[in-house]
Amino acid sequence: MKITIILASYDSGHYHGGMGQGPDALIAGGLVDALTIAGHDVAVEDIGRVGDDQEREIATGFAVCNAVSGEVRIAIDRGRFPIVLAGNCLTSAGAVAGEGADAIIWADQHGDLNTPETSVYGFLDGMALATVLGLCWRPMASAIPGFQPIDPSRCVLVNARDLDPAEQQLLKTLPVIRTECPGVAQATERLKAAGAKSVHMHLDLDVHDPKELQANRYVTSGGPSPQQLRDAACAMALVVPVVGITVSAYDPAFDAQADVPPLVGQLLNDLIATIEGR
Ligand SMILES: NC(=[NH2+])NCCC[C@H](N)C(=O)O
Repeated sequence: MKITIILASYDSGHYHGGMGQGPDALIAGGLVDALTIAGHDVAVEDIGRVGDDQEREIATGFAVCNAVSGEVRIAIDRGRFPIVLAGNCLTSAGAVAGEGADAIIWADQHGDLNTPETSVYGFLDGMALATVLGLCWRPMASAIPGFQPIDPSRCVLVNARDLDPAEQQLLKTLPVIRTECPGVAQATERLKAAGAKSVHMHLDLDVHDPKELQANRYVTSGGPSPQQLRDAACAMALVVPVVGITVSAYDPAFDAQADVPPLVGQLLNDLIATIEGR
């Protein structure tokens, strides 16, 4: 398959810091080789530095989304499959916009369903899925080229287990489909029944069981092993059409042995083989 890997090496006001180091570390860890050896034609694009500094963190977060949307659109127009490597989860709002996706699979230990009204720390990434679903930051999100909010009934939340009280409340009122990795078959059927035609797959690496893979500073017990996530992601991609992928939230400072890049390579190779084989 022709693939474009899009690097968005940004984390909450900093380029190439914290989880903003993840994309570089995945590339340095051999991700392009892993995909190339599997027979794929891989191009890499870097959105570089858009927006500027920490004081304008919210504006920069959305500027990153605008740039990612543009790169994703270009990749798709060239007949290439977009894979976004991102520090922040909000970046998926840009990917969704560029793809024109009408559904989302969100695998994450968090819900990312806070809004500026409910967020305890004002952490933008904790509002990422809420933004994608059109529940907050609407003027900013609407300015991302191609952005259309995704209907919550076409959202599958996988293995979210660290939920703030306001997120738990919100989830009681939304038709979001919740599942754990072993239950994805049923959840995917529901997504299909909800009319999902083009699905973005958001994989926050902290969804994993931290005993098996620690992606960043967030550690909440439970969650899938890398193989369980791989199997679940492929099982979903077999049933609904996946049009793009984000891999986010890898902070190599928590991965002393550099165990994560080869696992991401395996995950993406299996997923792409599934998407190609559909
Ligand atoms: N994408 C993430 N890292 N999300 C973490 C969110 C943590 C917490 N629920 C918050 O909203 O602040």
